[in-house]
Amino acid sequence: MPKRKRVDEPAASGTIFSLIDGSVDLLEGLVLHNEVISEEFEDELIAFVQSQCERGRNGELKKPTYLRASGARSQGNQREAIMYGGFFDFNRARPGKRGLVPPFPPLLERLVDHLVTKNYLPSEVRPDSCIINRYDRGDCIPPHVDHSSYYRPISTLSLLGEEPMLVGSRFRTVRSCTWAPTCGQSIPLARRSLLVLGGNSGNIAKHCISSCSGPRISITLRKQPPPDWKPDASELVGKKGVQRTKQGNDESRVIGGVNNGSAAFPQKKSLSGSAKTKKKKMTSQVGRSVRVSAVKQGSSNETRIDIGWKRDSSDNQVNNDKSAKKGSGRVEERKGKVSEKQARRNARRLEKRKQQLLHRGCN
Ligand SMILES: O=C(O)CCC(=O)C(=O)O
Ligand SMILES: [Fe+2]
Repeated sequence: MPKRKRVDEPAASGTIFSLIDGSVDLLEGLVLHNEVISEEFEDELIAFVQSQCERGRNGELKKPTYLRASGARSQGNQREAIMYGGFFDFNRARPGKRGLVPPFPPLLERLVDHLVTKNYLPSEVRPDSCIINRYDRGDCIPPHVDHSSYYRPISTLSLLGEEPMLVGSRFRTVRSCTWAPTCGQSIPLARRSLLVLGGNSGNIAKHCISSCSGPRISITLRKQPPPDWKPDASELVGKKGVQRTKQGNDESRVIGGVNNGSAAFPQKKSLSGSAKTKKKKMTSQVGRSVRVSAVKQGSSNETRIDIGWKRDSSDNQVNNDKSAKKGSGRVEERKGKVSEKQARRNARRLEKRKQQLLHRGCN
């Protein structure tokens, strides 16, 4: 009898996206596959995650395996995370020592087998580490690029709830835990969908999930760097090997030039005496403090255009007050003149700012 030829699964197709920023397609390498697992398998995975989180909350899982965002800088974000296979050191925002977290449980091995056999993931980049994120309503994960030492593609399976993931190069902070892309795209992650981030989408673009509308679970799968991998010298700058942005918007730790917000479990850090005095000073000078924060936001890649407008109007107010004090009889007239001049200056600033933003925006 002739041997039957093995028929390989056809390569999974999925939906692709494109977003040109300058000469770069930020979404090159991104593929979204829907319905990659059955509803029954989803139920099994959800039950597993819920039970593990319960154990984590009860202190039954060893420390780095189960984590929950807490402290002032987590801004109400209570996301829980469980790690298997490889430890991701959130404090240093890079892969940590091997052997600190348990290996994949059989259920996760089964999931990976399924994703590889069905060609959703390439067998040569078979994931051996996993972070499960459990979000409740209001929880988020800020814009970040996953650490460059992990092989690409990385992938995320969504369960329980549907939320959009923002993928792009620039985001504006709308409020705590909520971002809007100024150069990016919102990708709806349906239940049982697998988002694959390879190429530019995994290496250059950042991704984030804004404040969730309800509970959601994600299983992020990655292949770890080789066992002898060591952080690059550039990642060891500073006392603890971590360089932080001064006012760090909660997770923007800058490491070796990579803004890796996977450092998503910021720890409470109380202000020093001088920092407290500085903060007091800044809050009493409303206009100035806003200006400072706008610059810092900009440097961490988040353009706060709305604050720019506020800054201008408060500057205006300060100048008006000054002129009113100086004046001795012609206060109103002078005030009017200054306002006009100031208004023209503000208009010019506004126009300049708009132009800058246009140039920074996606094509
Ligand atoms: O929840 C998600 O879908 C994203 C998780 C993620 O980006 C991460 O763990 O690095
Ligand atoms: Fe990520």
